Amino acid sequence: MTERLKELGLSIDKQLDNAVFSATNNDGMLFYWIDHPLGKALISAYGAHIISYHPSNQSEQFWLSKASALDGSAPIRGGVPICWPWFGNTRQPNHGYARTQIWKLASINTTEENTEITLALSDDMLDKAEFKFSLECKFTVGEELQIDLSTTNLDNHPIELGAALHSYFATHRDSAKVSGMGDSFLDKTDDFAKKTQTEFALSEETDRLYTQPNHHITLTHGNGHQLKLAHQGEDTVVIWNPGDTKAEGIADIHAGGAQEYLCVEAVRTQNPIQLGVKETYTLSQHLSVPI
Ligand SMILES: O=P(O)(O)OC[C@H]1O[C@@H](O)[C@H](O)[C@@H](O)[C@@H]1O
Repeated sequence: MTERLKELGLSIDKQLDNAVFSATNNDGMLFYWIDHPLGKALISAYGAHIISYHPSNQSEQFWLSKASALDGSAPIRGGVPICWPWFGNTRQPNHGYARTQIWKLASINTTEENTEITLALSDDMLDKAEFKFSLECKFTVGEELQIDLSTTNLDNHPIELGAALHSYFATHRDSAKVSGMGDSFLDKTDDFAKKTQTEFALSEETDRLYTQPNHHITLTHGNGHQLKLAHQGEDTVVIWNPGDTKAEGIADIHAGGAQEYLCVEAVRTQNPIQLGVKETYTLSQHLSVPI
């Protein structure tokens, strides 16, 4: 692990509990390193953004661009960006503002099975929020990984929002296969034309909103190993990779980087979340890596 911290220019500041350490880089950005016997993870306070996870003795599950900003000047390219309170570019900034805020540590709890670490964002941490809210992201790190993003409406009127866990999974893109998304999708590369396809391999630009997703999805790598995903609270699964030509124009994807990942995103966007006063909504993604 310490290799990974070194690569990213991080040094450990403090031990926070049995398995959790805080670390900073030269730009003063804060990270949480989870060193549980069953699983390892690295989470940035900027965006509550997990950038690394692997079960012990298994390989890294997330892709992180070598050209990604890690200084708070732009969203991190890789890991799991949190898109909130909207998904996509229906408003600006693209994918909302939660991924460019510094979240605060809310709680940590380590047991023999896992470490739960929760980061929080609230309206009083922003310059100007449209409504009063509490937003928490709980990461449960062990042999498996669970990410739970929970929004509570603290305002005195109903609110409406969207959200996504925009995960970048490390894989050899051109030999990866994804199954279980349902067969109906809107093709963003073709003006959101409605199309049907059950399973596919990837080589060129792919930007698809699967509108009737199964809650269980399998990413099969070229070597036959699998990553199992389970979603809750989503109404769409987005499969995204810019393809090589478009990636050349994306400054924070390193050369050849687009071939090393595939985004499989748990998204709530078709039917915005309607939250009554004091109500809570949770969007979740769960990863397991069968041996
Ligand atoms: O560059 P960003 O803002 O992180 O967005 C990346 C991609 O995110 C995906 O979810 C969208 O479907 C793509 O259209 C978009 O390009």
